[in-house]
Amino acid sequence: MISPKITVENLSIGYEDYAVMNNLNFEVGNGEIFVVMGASGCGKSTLLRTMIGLQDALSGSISYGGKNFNNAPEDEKSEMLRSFGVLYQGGALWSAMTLEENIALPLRRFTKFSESDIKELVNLKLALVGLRGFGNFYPSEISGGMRKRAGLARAIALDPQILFFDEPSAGLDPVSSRRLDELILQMRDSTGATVVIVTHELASIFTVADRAIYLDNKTRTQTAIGNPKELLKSGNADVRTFLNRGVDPLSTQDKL
Ligand SMILES: Nc1ncnc2c1ncn2[C@@H]1O[C@H](COP(=O)(O)OP(=O)(O)OP(=O)(O)O)[C@@H](O)[C@H]1O
Repeated sequence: MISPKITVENLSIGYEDYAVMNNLNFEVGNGEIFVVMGASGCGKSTLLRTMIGLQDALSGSISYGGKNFNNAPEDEKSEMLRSFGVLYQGGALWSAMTLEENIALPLRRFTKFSESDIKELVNLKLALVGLRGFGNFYPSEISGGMRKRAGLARAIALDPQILFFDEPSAGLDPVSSRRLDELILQMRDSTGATVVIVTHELASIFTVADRAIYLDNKTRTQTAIGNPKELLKSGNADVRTFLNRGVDPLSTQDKL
């Protein structure tokens, strides 16, 4: 049994009167890597934004460590937000700041650490993502894969308990993408953080996910949840087809 760090109950997400997904129910255990997957436009990013408080749920609840998040008073919500690290799609680094300044930003804003402690922590985080010695570079001076890793260094600056990734492989070549996957696994193993990743990159899903949830855009709800390798064998036809690049591995026709 997983001990639930995140509990989502009867959640509907969307925009004003338009529900993108309904009746979402799942738990993410402590230290688990949980992937949100599904076709383009099914609502993966909307779910992520709702889980980190960037948009309101239409109904239902999201709890972290047993504490309700989406209906919590603002001060409690901010407290919970401090235990999250988020890596947005583009890395979202400030272009006019060096990597060092970017990573120091949350430390300066949320801690009272001295400048020398901040410098030491920044160097540690840069080393963790394989960017030792790049602190004085600007985002425009490094590759896309390096920018993602720098974004990750900033996301882990405050030692978050939960890490959220929005399409981490987007725009990366296969080698950089694989390297980032390895880094995500390494990060989870060394920090014990719980990780939620939104992606439709199959290679990443099979490499990193302990479990994955499939958001189905026809029925507008989740239709499968489990380990991706098991879902490929015994999930419903839609999730098997999704996980096998559009061909159901179990259909008789495709076996001929
Ligand atoms: N600001 C918005 N206002 C209204 N509808 C929106 C808004 N943003 C997204 N949508 C709609 O919500 C649905 C879900 O979008 P979302 O970006 O969450 O999907 P996704 O699964 O993350 O897609 P992708 O894999 O292409 O990034 C889509 O139909 C989209 O058109």
